[in-house]
Amino acid sequence: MSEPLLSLKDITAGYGRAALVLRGLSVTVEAGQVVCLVGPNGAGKSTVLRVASGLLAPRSGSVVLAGEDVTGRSPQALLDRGLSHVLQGHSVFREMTVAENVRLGGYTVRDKARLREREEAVKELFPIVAERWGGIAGLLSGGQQKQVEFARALMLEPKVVLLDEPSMGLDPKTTQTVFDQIDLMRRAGVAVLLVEQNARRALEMADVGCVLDLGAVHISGPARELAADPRLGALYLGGAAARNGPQA
Ligand SMILES: Nc1ncnc2c1ncn2[C@@H]1O[C@H](COP(=O)(O)OP(=O)(O)OP(=O)(O)O)[C@@H](O)[C@H]1O
Repeated sequence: MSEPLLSLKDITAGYGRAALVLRGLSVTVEAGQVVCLVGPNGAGKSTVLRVASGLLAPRSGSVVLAGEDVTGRSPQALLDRGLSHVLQGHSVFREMTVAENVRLGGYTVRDKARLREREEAVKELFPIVAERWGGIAGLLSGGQQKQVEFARALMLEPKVVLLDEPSMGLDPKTTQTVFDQIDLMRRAGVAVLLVEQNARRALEMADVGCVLDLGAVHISGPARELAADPRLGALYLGGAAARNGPQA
């Protein structure tokens, strides 16, 4: 087993005075691995990504990125160290061109030749980005915009990419395209931590699956095995009550 590129250990986290959302959550992601977090609405999946990218500081526990303890560091500091977060929903600037959107992801690159090199690399990875390079981003379909977001996220050649519900609002065919792109990131050696509502489909593509419930990883294992695990259905259908069996 290789060293994890991202490791969250015993995380507790929450918002303001409200009850804790994460209670002792641990998850690791290695290079070239897709780890998929699934679980009911409100289980805390997006919160895990927010803690991992520095948007939300944990109350306790640690975040380790490529061997460095980065707990409590800012999102910018984590981005500089190779972690990129693609948020839920659409975050392209609709009035700007595809090229302008993608270049925003490389705004810290000072070396012009390096910037061109990265642009070419992401264009190769996402043909639709190359095809619509000079066009207005807002005229692209939802799935195409998602690929612009991916391209932007890969401009700094991150080691770790966090993807929050990338298939949201996409039809099955476009979802497959987006999942294929995630597979390409994996083949390029990126560590991907993915949150998906589309659980069974995502687990078929991922390497490791983690089911979140009550603020911690409730079940984890090889993703394909998890996809077939009846406990997954039970959790989605009835949460904690279903796990405890039918009530007398
Ligand atoms: N900014 C916030 N302020 C206060 N509470 C929040 C905030 N964001 C999320 N929460 C709460 O934290 C809990 C977990 O939310 P989170 O978005 O992490 O869940 P999720 O598993 O990603 O859900 P979904 O599948 O619906 O996207 C929820 O109870 C939610 O109401």
